[in-house]
Amino acid sequence: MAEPTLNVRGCEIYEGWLDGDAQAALVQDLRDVVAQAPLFTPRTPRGKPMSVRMTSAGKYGWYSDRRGYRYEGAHPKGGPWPTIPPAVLDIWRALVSPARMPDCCLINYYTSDARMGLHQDRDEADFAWPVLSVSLGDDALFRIGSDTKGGATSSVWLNSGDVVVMGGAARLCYHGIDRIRPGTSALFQGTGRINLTCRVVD
Ligand SMILES: O=C(O)CCC(=O)C(=O)O
Ligand SMILES: [Fe+2]
Repeated sequence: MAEPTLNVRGCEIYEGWLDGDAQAALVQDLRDVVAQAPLFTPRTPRGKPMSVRMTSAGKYGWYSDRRGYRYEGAHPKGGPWPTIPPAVLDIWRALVSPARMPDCCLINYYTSDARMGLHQDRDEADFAWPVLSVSLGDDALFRIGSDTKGGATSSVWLNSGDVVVMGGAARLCYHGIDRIRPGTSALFQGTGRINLTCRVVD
């Protein structure tokens, strides 16, 4: 098994896990996913639009609106979610487990001023499975706390090609993206960041 290059509050970070060619190939796979399942702007349960746009691949997609956070079997416009790109499953096999594939690959798209507040990923049935996160495009300031709200946090810049595994005691850690640094990656034309998170849902 590969060893993480960094460990921040139990989150294992594999810096530069994907080389430039692998990143570019993955972006093309994701363009195909987004063509079938367009990005949308979710609303928080309080009705506020999130600053990220998102879509999903897999059996389930993550969704949020006035009714709360949850997984849905269909895209909000109807129809099943596209399949998870094989290259994403390869990362999961290498860094999490070949025994069980994720049910959801959530795709978050950050423009220059998008962010994501501190939260726990806790809409899944079994927290024994880690969440695997892949960063593509502009650098992002990732903040990691403990599993208790309001505790101390640490921050680390995630770069294109980095992969994070949040498992074990870090599975329920509070985490978020404070900001991205626009124009720090040449992976896409213009600015932006894509984050993929793979989850076992049920
Ligand atoms: O963009 C990131 O790196 C984190 C995304 C995240 O925490 C989530 O989608 O739950
Ligand atoms: Fe999260």
